[in-house]
Amino acid sequence: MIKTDGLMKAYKDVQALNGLSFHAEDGKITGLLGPNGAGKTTCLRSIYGLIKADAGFATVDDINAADQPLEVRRRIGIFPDKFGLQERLTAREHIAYFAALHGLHNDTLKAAVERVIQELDMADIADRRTAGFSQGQRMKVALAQAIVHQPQNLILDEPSRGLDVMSTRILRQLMYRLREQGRCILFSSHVMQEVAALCDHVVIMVKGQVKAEGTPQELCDRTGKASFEDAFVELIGTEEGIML
Ligand SMILES: Nc1ncnc2c1ncn2[C@@H]1O[C@H](COP(=O)(O)OP(=O)(O)OP(=O)(O)O)[C@@H](O)[C@H]1O
Repeated sequence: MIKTDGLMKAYKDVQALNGLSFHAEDGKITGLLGPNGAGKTTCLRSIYGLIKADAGFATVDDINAADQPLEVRRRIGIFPDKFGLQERLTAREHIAYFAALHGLHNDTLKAAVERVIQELDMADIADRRTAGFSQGQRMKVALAQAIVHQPQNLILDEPSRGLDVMSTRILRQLMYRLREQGRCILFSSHVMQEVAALCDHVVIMVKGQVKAEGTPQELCDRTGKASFEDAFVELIGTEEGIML
């Protein structure tokens, strides 16, 4: 469970977060949707403890992210927007490195790495150096690194940006599987179709605040619009900064 309560963050004279409060529950896929510059990345970084909010707080499984960043990181998997891989290391070595960062070692580490290799169906590439990996293979390594410690919460910042259809499908299947396991999945996007298709709960952000939230259907009903895209445009009041 991830919660933000009154998060505020300014970069000099830009107010990126302006009292942001929402919940992302276990067993649900929650989408943070907003136009460019709405504050989505700043919000996710505050939850992960990479950014210190000026006021307000974020909690992960009821643990304050600013007070106990290490404990919070153990409970979160981060799927990065860029898959920075060391080309000389194998996929297995990459995953093992992240497992070690999360405090796993010896047999527990080996078992965790093997489990995630099986889960993501990557046995055929596990012992290859990552130099020359395709985009889909690189994505699997990044996903494996994010979930090797079996975090209760998964955070993804614009996960499907730049991914091809096959990689996007693998990613979605994993998100559904984690939801079935009762985990909390929070991802940011400004791609409406993706959010409407994937999310149980949508938080629409504008200028660092929650403008509206609910299921895609609830947001359509509330605005009297048949399509989620029309509902979104109605709710944020402009089409600027939106990707269809
Ligand atoms: N390091 C920084 N220094 C100065 N301004 C920043 C910094 N990071 C973000 N901002 C500003 O804060 C605001 C929110 O940015 P943020 O990246 O959180 O939004 P976003 O919703 O993730 O945007 P996008 O969809 O374009 O990725 C923007 O106006 C941005 O220019």
